[in-house]
Amino acid sequence: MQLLDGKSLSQTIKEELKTEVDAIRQAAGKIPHLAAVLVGDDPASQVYVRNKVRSCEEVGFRSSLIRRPATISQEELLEVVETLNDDPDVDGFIVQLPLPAHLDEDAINLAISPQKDVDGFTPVNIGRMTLGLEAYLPATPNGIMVLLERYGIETSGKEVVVLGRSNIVGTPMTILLSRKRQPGNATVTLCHSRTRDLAAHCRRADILIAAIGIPEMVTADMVKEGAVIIDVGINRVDDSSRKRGYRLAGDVDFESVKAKASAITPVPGGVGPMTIVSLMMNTLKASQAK
Ligand SMILES: NC(=O)C1=CN([C@@H]2O[C@H](COP(=O)(O)OP(=O)(O)OC[C@H]3O[C@@H](n4cnc5c(N)ncnc54)[C@H](OP(=O)(O)O)[C@@H]3O)[C@@H](O)[C@H]2O)C=CC1
Ligand SMILES: Nc1nc(=O)c2c([nH]1)NC[C@@H]1CN(c3ccc(C(=O)N[C@@H](CCC(=O)O)C(=O)O)cc3)C=[N+]21
Repeated sequence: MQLLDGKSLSQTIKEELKTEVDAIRQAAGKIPHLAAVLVGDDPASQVYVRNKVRSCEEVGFRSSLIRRPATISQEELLEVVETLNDDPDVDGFIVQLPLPAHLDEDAINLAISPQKDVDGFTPVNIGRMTLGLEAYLPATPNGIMVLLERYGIETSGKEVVVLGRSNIVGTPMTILLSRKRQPGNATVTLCHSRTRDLAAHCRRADILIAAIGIPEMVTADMVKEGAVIIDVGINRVDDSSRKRGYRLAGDVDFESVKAKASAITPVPGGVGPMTIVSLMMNTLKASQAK
């Protein structure tokens, strides 16, 4: 069994990015600048945003964290987005999700300029990706594509089963994997909460990608011998033996599944760090686009 070490791969890619940024700086070019908008104080969102900002510093990007209280109005948040759209110093920005319930996520997303949409969530970028045009690709699915490619995992002609159909993970994952290029060319099945006999679909998968949000739902009996397992889930599970009071669990029961898998991502240290690196690759691209 091969451990697909997203953490170590992300370090390698960050070093590559740093070399590029150093070269840009020496040529007196423009240093990439990522801004992140964080609304409220959801603890998990704070961790992710902090990781993003720290990673930016590691590679020599500029980063800005824009914090607003959970009570911010829709109009005020739209103003923050407009200001970032218009700020020539900012190459790209993200609005961390989920937003508090009184805010309209779709309306906020639609207000983000596609040229600065380094999350790849806006209709223009999703449409361009679907048509196979240059686009800012969504960070998590693209991070998984990079992970598969760098580990030399063939996707062409493979049966891939994706669990979960969210706009930010499952759905774009199926589009990237089925594109007529490498990596891609897979035969993809998308499963969700209305899928009948999920386990039967999973057992057919050469590559199984779980993005559901239910801790350790994928068990060994659902996995084909020799399958590649990509675990996107990041779930906090109560654990009184930890000083934080919880541990992180994926959507895959790692301990039982690893015995059957030919390769598997851990949680933490798998897809999460690749998501961040992918966001940074988009930000570098945005800074070079002008
Ligand atoms: N590592 C990373 O970088 C990232 C990790 N995540 C993590 O990935 C997980 C998924 O997040 P996200 O994509 O936002 O998902 P959402 O919570 O938006 O959606 C969950 C999906 O899973 C489906 N689902 C729920 N229950 C079942 C079930 N019992 N059987 C089959 N399908 C089911 C839902 O189906 P339906 O559509 O029918 O409701 C839905 O499509 C979470 O743990 C999240 O924390 C998310 C983003 C990035
Ligand atoms: N606009 C927006 N863009 C996103 O890309 C986005 C978002 N909103 N909302 C939430 C999800 C989730 N997400 C993660 C990023 C990094 C880790 C990550 O770094 N995980 C570490 C561990 C983190 C920890 O210790 O909690 C790891 O897996 O090793 C996890 C999850 C990005 N998302």
